[in-house]
Amino acid sequence: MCADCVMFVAAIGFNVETVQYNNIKFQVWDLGGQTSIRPYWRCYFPNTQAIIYVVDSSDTDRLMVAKEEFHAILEEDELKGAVVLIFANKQDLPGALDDAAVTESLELHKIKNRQWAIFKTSAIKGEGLFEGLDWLSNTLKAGGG
Ligand SMILES: Nc1nc2c(ncn2[C@@H]2O[C@H](COP(=O)(O)OP(=O)(O)OP(=O)(O)O)[C@@H](O)[C@H]2O)c(=O)[nH]1
Repeated sequence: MCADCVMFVAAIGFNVETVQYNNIKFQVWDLGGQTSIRPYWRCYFPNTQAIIYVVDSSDTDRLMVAKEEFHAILEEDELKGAVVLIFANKQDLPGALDDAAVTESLELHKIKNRQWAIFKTSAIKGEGLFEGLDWLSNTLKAGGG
């Protein structure tokens, strides 16, 4: 780990939780999305089997930024083998883009050589989350990631 990462992880770090689902024990890091902490995402790239990318489907302006950041991390060598689950979140809000529109906005069709899926979710209502985690656990069990 580089010196900056050692300092960041020791001083601030991101929240980590262990979640057991479908006989798989997930160790999940919640990497905050603020601009100032995005450079530290890379501290968590090694040994990552899956990325869960959560976007606010109602915030069309920030979806542009989300697209850029998303494709930048997919370029990372250390994340080459990781499968990707996208949550098009905040579906409960008026004007939220559906999964097809978020797929367009994030240009998901550009993803190559990687298993990925997108699900509409509302974290607040608890909708769509298990469908996404089912896909993820099945994909990992089948050898993805
Ligand atoms: N309406 C609605 N609000 C949501 C949903 N999911 C999260 N929120 C709200 O969005 C705000 C941000 O949620 P966070 O969970 O802090 O988002 P985050 O992406 O972890 O934030 P950072 O880590 O700072 O990037 C909070 O006020 C949440 O209650 C959802 O599905 N629907």
